[in-house]
Amino acid sequence: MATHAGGLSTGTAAVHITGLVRAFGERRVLDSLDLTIGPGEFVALIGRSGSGKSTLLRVLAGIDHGVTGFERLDAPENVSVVFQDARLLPWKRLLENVTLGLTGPGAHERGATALAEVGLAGRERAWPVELSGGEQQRVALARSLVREPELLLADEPFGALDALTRIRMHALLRQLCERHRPAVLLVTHDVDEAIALADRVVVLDAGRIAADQTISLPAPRAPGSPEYAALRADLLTRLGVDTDVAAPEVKEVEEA
Ligand SMILES: Nc1ncnc2c1ncn2[C@@H]1O[C@H](COP(=O)(O)OP(=O)(O)OP(=O)(O)O)[C@@H](O)[C@H]1O
Repeated sequence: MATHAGGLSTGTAAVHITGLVRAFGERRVLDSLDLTIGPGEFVALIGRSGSGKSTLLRVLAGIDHGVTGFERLDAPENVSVVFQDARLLPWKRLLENVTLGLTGPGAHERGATALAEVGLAGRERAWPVELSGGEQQRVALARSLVREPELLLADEPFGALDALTRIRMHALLRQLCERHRPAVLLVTHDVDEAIALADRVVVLDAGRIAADQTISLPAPRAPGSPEYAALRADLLTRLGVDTDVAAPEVKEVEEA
Protein backbone atom coordinates (compact mmCIF):
# COMPACT_ATOMS: atom_id res chain seq x y z
CA MET A 1 0.00 0.00 0.00
CA ALA A 2 1.46 3.31 -1.05
CA THR A 3 0.53 5.12 2.15
CA HIS A 4 2.16 2.51 4.37
CA ALA A 5 5.63 3.10 5.67
CA GLY A 6 5.94 -0.64 6.31
CA GLY A 7 8.66 -2.64 8.00
CA LEU A 8 8.73 -0.83 11.33
CA SER A 9 11.47 -2.00 13.62
CA THR A 10 10.93 -3.57 17.04
CA GLY A 11 10.37 -1.06 19.78
CA THR A 12 8.50 1.46 17.62
CA ALA A 13 4.73 1.45 17.34
CA ALA A 14 3.15 -1.21 15.12
CA VAL A 15 0.58 1.35 14.02
CA HIS A 16 1.05 5.11 14.11
CA ILE A 17 -1.66 7.24 12.56
CA THR A 18 -2.08 10.98 12.80
CA GLY A 19 -4.52 13.20 10.97
CA LEU A 20 -6.14 10.43 8.94
CA VAL A 21 -9.05 11.55 6.78
CA ARG A 22 -11.28 9.21 4.76
CA ALA A 23 -14.26 10.80 3.08
CA PHE A 24 -16.97 9.32 0.91
CA GLY A 25 -18.09 12.24 -1.20
CA GLU A 26 -18.44 15.21 1.13
CA ARG A 27 -18.81 13.02 4.21
CA ARG A 28 -15.69 12.55 6.36
CA VAL A 29 -16.12 9.11 7.92
CA LEU A 30 -12.64 9.34 9.46
CA ASP A 31 -11.83 12.93 10.35
CA SER A 32 -8.29 13.79 11.49
CA LEU A 33 -8.05 10.50 13.35
CA ASP A 34 -5.04 9.73 15.58
CA LEU A 35 -4.24 6.22 16.81
CA THR A 36 -1.12 4.43 17.97
CA ILE A 37 -0.86 0.70 18.68
CA GLY A 38 2.27 -0.65 20.33
CA PRO A 39 4.01 -3.86 19.26
CA GLY A 40 2.13 -6.82 20.71
CA GLU A 41 -0.64 -4.60 22.06
CA PHE A 42 -4.26 -5.78 21.84
CA VAL A 43 -6.63 -2.91 21.07
CA ALA A 44 -10.39 -3.28 20.73
CA LEU A 45 -12.21 -0.74 18.58
CA ILE A 46 -15.85 -0.05 19.38
CA GLY A 47 -18.25 2.56 18.05
CA ARG A 48 -21.79 3.02 16.87
CA SER A 49 -22.93 1.40 13.65
CA GLY A 50 -21.61 3.43 10.73
CA SER A 51 -18.95 5.18 12.82
CA GLY A 52 -16.18 4.02 10.48
CA LYS A 53 -14.67 1.02 12.31
CA SER A 54 -14.51 -1.23 9.26
CA THR A 55 -13.28 1.66 7.14
CA LEU A 56 -10.34 2.21 9.48
CA LEU A 57 -9.60 -1.51 9.46
CA ARG A 58 -9.71 -1.62 5.67
CA VAL A 59 -7.32 1.32 5.45
CA LEU A 60 -4.87 -0.46 7.75
CA ALA A 61 -5.29 -3.70 5.81
CA GLY A 62 -4.43 -1.93 2.58
CA ILE A 63 -7.81 -2.89 1.11
CA ASP A 64 -9.14 0.70 1.06
CA HIS A 65 -7.05 2.83 -1.28
CA GLY A 66 -9.20 5.95 -1.03
CA VAL A 67 -7.59 7.72 1.91
CA THR A 68 -8.23 11.43 1.51
CA GLY A 69 -5.32 12.67 3.61
CA PHE A 70 -3.01 12.01 6.55
CA GLU A 71 -0.06 13.44 8.41
CA ARG A 72 1.34 10.05 9.29
CA LEU A 73 0.13 6.57 8.37
CA ASP A 74 2.51 3.85 9.47
CA ALA A 75 1.45 0.23 9.51
CA PRO A 76 3.48 -2.92 8.98
CA GLU A 77 3.51 -4.70 5.66
CA ASN A 78 3.01 -8.06 7.32
CA VAL A 79 -0.68 -7.74 8.18
CA SER A 80 -3.27 -10.52 8.51
CA VAL A 81 -7.02 -9.96 8.48
CA VAL A 82 -9.83 -12.08 9.95
CA PHE A 83 -13.41 -11.27 8.99
CA GLN A 84 -16.78 -12.34 10.40
CA ASP A 85 -16.98 -15.13 7.84
CA ALA A 86 -13.96 -17.41 7.55
CA ARG A 87 -13.66 -16.99 3.75
CA LEU A 88 -12.09 -20.41 3.23
CA LEU A 89 -11.70 -21.72 -0.29
CA PRO A 90 -14.21 -24.60 -0.44
CA TRP A 91 -12.26 -26.49 -3.11
CA LYS A 92 -9.10 -26.64 -1.02
CA ARG A 93 -8.41 -28.86 1.98
CA LEU A 94 -7.81 -27.23 5.36
CA LEU A 95 -4.04 -27.45 5.18
CA GLU A 96 -4.02 -25.89 1.70
CA ASN A 97 -6.28 -23.10 2.95
CA VAL A 98 -3.88 -22.37 5.79
CA THR A 99 -0.71 -22.51 3.71
CA LEU A 100 -2.06 -20.74 0.61
CA GLY A 101 0.58 -18.29 -0.60
CA LEU A 102 3.10 -19.35 2.04
CA THR A 103 6.59 -19.48 0.66
CA GLY A 104 9.81 -20.88 2.02
CA PRO A 105 10.74 -24.23 3.46
CA GLY A 106 8.55 -26.00 5.98
CA ALA A 107 5.27 -24.46 4.83
CA HIS A 108 3.49 -27.80 5.20
CA GLU A 109 4.78 -28.31 8.75
CA ARG A 110 4.02 -24.73 9.73
CA GLY A 111 0.46 -25.13 8.46
CA ALA A 112 -0.03 -28.38 10.33
CA THR A 113 1.34 -26.79 13.52
CA ALA A 114 -1.00 -23.82 13.11
CA LEU A 115 -3.98 -26.15 12.70
CA ALA A 116 -2.91 -28.02 15.83
CA GLU A 117 -2.64 -24.71 17.70
CA VAL A 118 -6.30 -23.97 16.99
CA GLY A 119 -7.38 -27.47 18.05
CA LEU A 120 -7.65 -29.02 14.58
CA ALA A 121 -4.74 -31.45 14.64
CA GLY A 122 -5.31 -34.36 12.25
CA ARG A 123 -7.89 -32.45 10.18
CA GLU A 124 -5.42 -31.26 7.55
CA ARG A 125 -7.13 -33.16 4.72
CA ALA A 126 -10.70 -32.23 5.69
CA TRP A 127 -12.76 -29.91 3.45
CA PRO A 128 -14.15 -26.61 4.79
CA VAL A 129 -17.73 -27.83 4.27
CA GLU A 130 -17.12 -30.56 6.86
CA LEU A 131 -16.50 -27.95 9.60
CA SER A 132 -18.82 -25.98 11.88
CA GLY A 133 -18.79 -22.19 11.77
CA GLY A 134 -16.60 -22.03 14.87
CA GLU A 135 -14.17 -24.57 13.42
CA GLN A 136 -13.98 -22.58 10.18
CA GLN A 137 -13.08 -19.47 12.17
CA ARG A 138 -10.36 -21.50 13.89
CA VAL A 139 -8.93 -22.27 10.44
CA ALA A 140 -9.13 -18.56 9.57
CA LEU A 141 -7.14 -17.77 12.72
CA ALA A 142 -4.57 -20.45 11.86
CA ARG A 143 -4.28 -19.04 8.31
CA SER A 144 -3.69 -15.55 9.75
CA LEU A 145 -1.20 -16.46 12.43
CA VAL A 146 0.88 -18.92 10.41
CA ARG A 147 2.21 -15.83 8.61
CA GLU A 148 3.44 -14.44 11.97
CA PRO A 149 1.88 -11.02 11.25
CA GLU A 150 3.13 -7.91 12.99
CA LEU A 151 -0.47 -6.71 12.94
CA LEU A 152 -3.62 -8.81 13.16
CA LEU A 153 -6.79 -7.03 12.10
CA ALA A 154 -10.06 -8.66 13.09
CA ASP A 155 -13.47 -7.33 12.00
CA GLU A 156 -16.20 -8.85 14.19
CA PRO A 157 -14.51 -12.27 13.89
CA PHE A 158 -16.90 -13.97 16.32
CA GLY A 159 -20.05 -12.05 15.41
CA ALA A 160 -21.69 -15.00 13.67
CA LEU A 161 -20.95 -17.56 16.40
CA ASP A 162 -23.16 -18.73 19.25
CA ALA A 163 -22.43 -17.41 22.75
CA LEU A 164 -20.66 -20.51 24.04
CA THR A 165 -18.44 -20.88 20.98
CA ARG A 166 -17.63 -17.18 21.21
CA ILE A 167 -16.39 -17.57 24.80
CA ARG A 168 -14.18 -20.49 23.72
CA MET A 169 -12.85 -18.45 20.82
CA HIS A 170 -12.03 -15.57 23.17
CA ALA A 171 -9.83 -17.86 25.23
CA LEU A 172 -8.20 -19.28 22.10
CA LEU A 173 -7.51 -15.87 20.58
CA ARG A 174 -6.01 -14.54 23.80
CA GLN A 175 -3.80 -17.63 24.07
CA LEU A 176 -2.67 -17.38 20.44
CA CYS A 177 -1.91 -13.67 20.77
CA GLU A 178 0.13 -14.24 23.91
CA ARG A 179 2.17 -16.82 22.01
CA HIS A 180 2.60 -14.99 18.68
CA ARG A 181 2.48 -11.42 20.03
CA PRO A 182 1.07 -9.57 17.02
CA ALA A 183 -0.32 -6.11 17.57
CA VAL A 184 -4.11 -6.57 17.32
CA LEU A 185 -6.93 -4.28 16.27
CA LEU A 186 -10.24 -6.01 16.97
CA VAL A 187 -13.44 -4.38 15.73
CA THR A 188 -16.40 -5.45 17.82
CA HIS A 189 -19.92 -4.36 18.71
CA ASP A 190 -19.67 -6.30 21.96
CA VAL A 191 -18.39 -4.25 24.90
CA ASP A 192 -17.94 -7.40 26.99
CA GLU A 193 -15.83 -8.94 24.24
CA ALA A 194 -13.71 -5.79 24.14
CA ILE A 195 -13.19 -5.80 27.92
CA ALA A 196 -12.52 -9.56 28.00
CA LEU A 197 -9.78 -9.45 25.39
CA ALA A 198 -8.14 -6.07 25.05
CA ASP A 199 -5.29 -4.20 26.70
CA ARG A 200 -6.98 -1.00 25.52
CA VAL A 201 -10.46 -0.17 24.30
CA VAL A 202 -10.82 2.78 21.94
CA VAL A 203 -14.14 4.34 21.00
CA LEU A 204 -14.64 5.76 17.51
CA ASP A 205 -17.10 8.63 17.29
CA ALA A 206 -17.56 11.40 14.74
CA GLY A 207 -14.54 10.18 12.82
CA ARG A 208 -12.11 10.34 15.73
CA ILE A 209 -11.01 8.35 18.75
CA ALA A 210 -13.36 9.76 21.37
CA ALA A 211 -12.11 7.61 24.27
CA ASP A 212 -9.02 5.52 24.87
CA GLN A 213 -9.30 3.30 27.93
CA THR A 214 -6.53 1.04 29.21
CA ILE A 215 -8.00 -2.14 30.72
CA SER A 216 -6.10 -3.05 33.84
CA LEU A 217 -8.60 -5.57 35.26
CA PRO A 218 -6.91 -8.87 36.16
CA ALA A 219 -7.75 -11.98 34.11
CA PRO A 220 -10.14 -13.71 33.90
CA ARG A 221 -12.29 -10.63 33.43
CA ALA A 222 -15.66 -12.03 34.41
CA PRO A 223 -18.53 -9.58 34.78
CA GLY A 224 -19.64 -8.98 38.34
CA SER A 225 -16.95 -6.92 40.02
CA PRO A 226 -17.74 -3.24 40.66
CA GLU A 227 -14.67 -2.26 38.57
CA TYR A 228 -15.94 -4.30 35.60
CA ALA A 229 -19.44 -2.87 35.96
CA ALA A 230 -18.14 0.70 36.10
CA LEU A 231 -15.94 0.19 33.04
CA ARG A 232 -18.75 -1.45 31.09
CA ALA A 233 -21.20 1.28 31.99
CA ASP A 234 -18.71 3.97 31.02
CA LEU A 235 -18.03 2.42 27.61
CA LEU A 236 -21.74 1.86 26.94
CA THR A 237 -22.47 5.47 27.86
CA ARG A 238 -19.84 6.59 25.38
CA LEU A 239 -21.67 4.52 22.77
CA GLY A 240 -24.87 6.35 23.66
CA VAL A 241 -26.51 3.34 25.32
CA ASP A 242 -28.80 3.72 28.32
CA THR A 243 -26.91 1.56 30.85
CA ASP A 244 -29.93 1.16 33.14
CA VAL A 245 -31.56 -0.78 30.32
CA ALA A 246 -28.39 -2.38 28.94
CA ALA A 247 -27.01 -3.90 32.12
CA PRO A 248 -29.77 -5.42 34.28
CA GLU A 249 -27.36 -8.08 35.54
CA VAL A 250 -25.09 -5.36 36.94
CA LYS A 251 -27.99 -3.92 38.92
CA GLU A 252 -28.76 -7.37 40.30
CA VAL A 253 -25.16 -7.79 41.45
CA GLU A 254 -25.24 -4.44 43.16
CA GLU A 255 -28.54 -5.18 44.83
CA ALA A 256 -27.53 -8.68 46.02
N1 LIG B 1 -17.66 2.39 -0.35
C1 LIG B 1 -18.40 3.28 0.31
N2 LIG B 1 -19.07 4.24 -0.32
C2 LIG B 1 -19.81 5.15 0.34
N3 LIG B 1 -19.96 5.15 1.69
C3 LIG B 1 -19.31 4.19 2.37
C4 LIG B 1 -18.51 3.21 1.74
N4 LIG B 1 -18.00 2.37 2.68
C5 LIG B 1 -18.47 2.84 3.85
N5 LIG B 1 -19.25 3.91 3.67
C6 LIG B 1 -19.93 4.66 4.72
O1 LIG B 1 -19.02 4.99 5.74
C7 LIG B 1 -19.64 4.89 7.00
C8 LIG B 1 -18.81 4.00 7.88
O2 LIG B 1 -18.92 2.65 7.44
P1 LIG B 1 -18.20 1.49 8.20
O3 LIG B 1 -18.58 0.22 7.52
O4 LIG B 1 -16.77 1.79 8.33
O5 LIG B 1 -18.87 1.60 9.64
P2 LIG B 1 -18.81 0.62 10.87
O6 LIG B 1 -18.52 1.45 12.07
O7 LIG B 1 -17.90 -0.53 10.60
O8 LIG B 1 -20.32 0.12 10.91
P3 LIG B 1 -20.97 -1.22 11.46
O9 LIG B 1 -20.69 -1.24 12.92
O10 LIG B 1 -22.42 -1.05 11.17
O11 LIG B 1 -20.34 -2.37 10.73
C9 LIG B 1 -21.05 4.39 6.77
O12 LIG B 1 -21.93 5.48 6.83
C10 LIG B 1 -21.00 3.83 5.38
O13 LIG B 1 -22.23 3.97 4.73
